[in-house]
Amino acid sequence: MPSFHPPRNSLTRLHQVRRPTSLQIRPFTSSTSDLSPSSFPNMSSRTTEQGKLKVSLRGPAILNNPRFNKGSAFSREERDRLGLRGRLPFAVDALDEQVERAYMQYKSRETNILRNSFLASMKSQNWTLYYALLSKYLIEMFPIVYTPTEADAISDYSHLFRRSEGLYLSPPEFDKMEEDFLDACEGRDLDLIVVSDGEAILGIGDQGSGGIGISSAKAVIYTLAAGVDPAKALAVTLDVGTNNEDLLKDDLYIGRQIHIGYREKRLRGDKYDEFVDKFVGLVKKHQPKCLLHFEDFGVTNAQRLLARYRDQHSVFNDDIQGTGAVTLAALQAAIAVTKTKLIDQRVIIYGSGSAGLGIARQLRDAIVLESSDEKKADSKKASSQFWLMDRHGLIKKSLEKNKVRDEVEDDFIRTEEEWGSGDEENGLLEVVKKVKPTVLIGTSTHTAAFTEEVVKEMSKHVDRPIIFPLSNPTKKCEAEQWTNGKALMATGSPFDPVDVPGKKKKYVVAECNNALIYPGLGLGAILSRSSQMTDSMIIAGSKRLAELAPAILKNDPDESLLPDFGDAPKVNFEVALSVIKAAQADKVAREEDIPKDEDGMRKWAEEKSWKAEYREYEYDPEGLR
Ligand SMILES: NC(=O)c1ccc[n+]([C@@H]2O[C@H](COP(=O)([O-])OP(=O)(O)OC[C@H]3O[C@@H](n4cnc5c(N)ncnc54)[C@H](O)[C@@H]3O)[C@@H](O)[C@H]2O)c1
Ligand SMILES: O=C(O)C[C@H](O)C(=O)O
Ligand SMILES: [Mn+2]
Repeated sequence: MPSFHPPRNSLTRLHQVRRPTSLQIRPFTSSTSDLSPSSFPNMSSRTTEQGKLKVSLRGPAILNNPRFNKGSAFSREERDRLGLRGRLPFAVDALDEQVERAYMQYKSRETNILRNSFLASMKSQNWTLYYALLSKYLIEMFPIVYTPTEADAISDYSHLFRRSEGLYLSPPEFDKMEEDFLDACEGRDLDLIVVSDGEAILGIGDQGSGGIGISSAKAVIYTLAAGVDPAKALAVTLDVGTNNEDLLKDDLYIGRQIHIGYREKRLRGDKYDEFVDKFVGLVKKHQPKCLLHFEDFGVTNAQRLLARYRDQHSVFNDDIQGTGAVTLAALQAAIAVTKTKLIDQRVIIYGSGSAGLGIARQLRDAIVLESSDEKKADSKKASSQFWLMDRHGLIKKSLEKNKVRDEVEDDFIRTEEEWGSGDEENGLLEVVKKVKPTVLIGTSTHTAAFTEEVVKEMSKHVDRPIIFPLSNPTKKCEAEQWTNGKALMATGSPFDPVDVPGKKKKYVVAECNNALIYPGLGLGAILSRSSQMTDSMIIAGSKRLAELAPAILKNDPDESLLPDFGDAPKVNFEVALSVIKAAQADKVAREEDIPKDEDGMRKWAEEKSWKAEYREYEYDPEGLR
C-alpha cells in the first residue's frame, strides 16, 4: 500500500507563494504593433519618417490618456511640442526609473487588495508603465492583478470603485447599444473583446456589475502573457442584473448610486437571449475579425451561448475550453509520469459546471482521438471512464430530473445497473471507494472537499494518485490542507511547493489555471485571424503546453506537471504558434501573410506583439487620439 500520508501532525499547509522561473525556450522578444496595418489602414500618416508617433493630444489631454501618457518620462522636446513643460517636474525619467519608483510605492501598500487597487489606478494612468512594471515583477504581481486577489477586488467592486473601465451594457439602454459599442471601439479594429455577465465569477458566484473586473483582468493577462495590444482590447460587462442578495441590499451597490449597474434581479429567458444576441451581432458586424472571449457566465448560459455562436464567429469560452485544455495538458504530463495511457484512467470530476463539464469533454475527446486501433474507444465508451459529481452527489440516471442539469450529456450519466435505482445520493468518499479512480478533479467551489479520508482511500488503489483541486480563488480550493508524498498535483490558484518525506527537494504543485493557455489560444486565433476557434486549435495548444511541462521536458517524475507561471509569456507564445498551424490546417485562418516556414512564422508573430516601451511623439492635429 502506498505511504501517501505522513502522520497528521506533519500535514503541510498549502501557502500562496511564487516560485522562480525555469523554462528555457526561445525568448519572447517583440516590437510594438501600435500601428499595424490592420489597425490603421492609413498607417503612413500616423508615423513620421523618423518613426515618431503622431498624436493629436496635448497638455492635460495627453497626461490623462493612459495609452499615451508617459508622466515624468516625456522628453524635453516632447514637453515643448505637447504643451507639457510646466505641467511636469523638471527631471526626465527613463522607463526603468519610473518602474522602480512605482515598485517602491507598490511595496508600501501592506495588503494584497491595496496593491491590487494601486495597480488598477496605475493602469488608468499609464499603460506602458503598468505593463513594464508587471512584466518585471511578473511572478510577484500575477496573483495580485489576477487570481486570487482579483476575486476580492471583484466582490468588493462597488466599494472600491473609482474609475470606470471598458464597456458597461445594460438592458435599459438596449436601444442605444450600438452607439455605446461604437463609442467604446473608438474607431479601432479590435483584436480582442472579453465579455462577462458576472453570474459565475471564479468560485465566488454572482457579482453583478462587478463582473467587469474579470473581463479586465483576463484582458490584462492577454497583454502580459501574449503581447496583445491593450489599445485593441476591450473589456465588457453585460450588466443584466444580479441575484446576489448581499449586493442588492447594499446601498453602495454601484448600479443604484451612479446608474452604471442595473439594480434588478438577473434577466432570464428570451429577454436575456435577445440582449446577448444584440451584443454578439454588433461584434460580428463591426469587429468581424476580433476574438470574442466569454468569461464566467453561469453554466447554462455558458454552454448554450458557446454552442450557438461558435460556428458564426471566432468565439471562445475560457471556463469550458481554456480549462479543458490546460487540464488535459497537466493530465498528459501526469500520465507520462505514471507511464499509463489516457484510455486507462478512471476519472472523478467533482463539480460539474462549466469547468467540470468542459474538462470532461476535453479529456473524453482526447481519449477518442488518441486511442489506438487495437484499443479503440468511441465517444460513448470513452465517456464511461468518467464519474461526474455535483452538489447532489454522483450524477446518475436514478436521480430526480431536477437534480441533473440539462447540460450533462447522457453518456456521462451513470447507469442504474451500476448504482441502483433509488434516488439516494452518493457522496465523494463512497464514489471513490467504488470507482477506485486514478484521477480526481475538483471544480466544485466546495472548500476542502478532498479530505484526508478521501485521499487515503484513493491512494489505496493507485500508486500515484492524480489529484487536481482546481477551484479558485485560494479559499475555495478543494484541498485546504495537503500532504506531501505520492500525489501528482495541480491546483487552480498558486500554492507553495510541499515537502516530500525522505526527499530534500520540495514538490512543485503545478498551477493548473487557464491563464497558462487561454492567452496563447487567443493569440493564435488573433494572429491567424481565424473565423472560428476549432477543437483542433484547442487540442494543438494543449499538446504544445504539455510538451513544455517540466515533468515531460526533464523526464523527471518529481518535476511539476505544468510550466511555471513566470514562463507564461514564453509558454503562451509557443501555444499560439501551434494554434496558428492548426487554424491553417482547419482552413479557418483568414490571414494571408503568415510565413510558411517555422522560423519565419515565429519572427512574424514576435514582430506583431505589443511591447511596453515608449515611442517618441510628434504633435499632429490629424494624429492618434
Ligand atoms: N483552474 C482553472 O483554470 C479554473 C477554470 C475555471 C473554473 N475554475 C474554478 O472551478 C470552480 C467552478 O467554476 P465553474 O465556472 O465551473 O462554476 P459553475 O457554477 O459552472 O460550476 C460549479 C459546479 O459545482 C457544483 N457544486 C457546488 N457545490 C458543490 C458541492 N458541495 N459538491 C459538489 N459539487 C458542487 C455546482 O452544482 C456546479 O455545477 C470555480 O471555483 C472556478 O474558480 C478553475
Ligand atoms: O480566473 C481564473 O483564475 C481561472 C478561471 O477562469 C476561473 O473562473 O476560476
Ligand atoms: Mn473563469
